[in-house]
Amino acid sequence: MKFYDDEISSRLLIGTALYPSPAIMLEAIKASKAEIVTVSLRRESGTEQAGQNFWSFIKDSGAKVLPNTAGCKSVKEAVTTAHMAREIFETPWVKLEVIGEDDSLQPDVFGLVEAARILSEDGFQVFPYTTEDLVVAEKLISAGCEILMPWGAPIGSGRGLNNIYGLRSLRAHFPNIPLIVDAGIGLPSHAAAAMELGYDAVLLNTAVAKAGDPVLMAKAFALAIESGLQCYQADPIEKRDMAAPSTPVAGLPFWNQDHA
Ligand SMILES: CC(=O)[C@@H](O)[C@H](O)COP(=O)(O)O
Repeated sequence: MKFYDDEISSRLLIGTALYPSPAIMLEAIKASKAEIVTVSLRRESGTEQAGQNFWSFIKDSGAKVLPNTAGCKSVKEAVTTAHMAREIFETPWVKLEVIGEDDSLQPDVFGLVEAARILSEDGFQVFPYTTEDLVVAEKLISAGCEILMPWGAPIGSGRGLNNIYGLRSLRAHFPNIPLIVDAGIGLPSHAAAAMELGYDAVLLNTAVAKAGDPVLMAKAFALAIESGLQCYQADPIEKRDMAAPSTPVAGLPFWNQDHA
């Protein structure tokens, strides 16, 4: 699978915030088998982890860094943060978040499209955190995005896939665009469900970082994602309203007698 110019094999992208300690974070990243970690510049700048040390620590994890603009609420703030990220991490990748509302942390899709256009024209490879709205998706693609990251549910809510119908429609409309469910995942089964819908990958943070045992939870997610992917590749059966006997009755000894 390709994310812009890069060949990617792991279907799990993992966040680097909220862990009990940097050591547990590194162990959890390893256990998740994620190749890509996302780092929030704004969030980390306001914590004790800020500064060169934290950035080098992340670089040392060996994972590819997807800087993000988490917490940005305007186009200007998101664009400036993306530029800082490009300088620090020397990558054209940016996970673009433009938050429009405080209770749901819902993306401001108008600001998102505008920021995506500005950054794409400036050579960034944008991973937009969006809703499942098809029209917004079209506009993001026209703005230069080659990947979409619809939310599963509000960030940190752990609710899973709030709108399976919308996510399925998005998959059907954009069969050739890499789609990553981002945010709101609470359980490994939620991540498996996203992969079973044919999504290319899942990005999550809180469900692992805030678990009682983040390392064990990271392993559970790695297994669930693999299971969901294999399920999709195996072409699962369609749901039916009526029963369809799975045990054949013709040829059984009592069948003829009872039905003769
Ligand atoms: C880390 C990051 O990028 C978050 O903004 C992201 O959307 C993950 O959300 P959860 O913490 O709900 O998994």
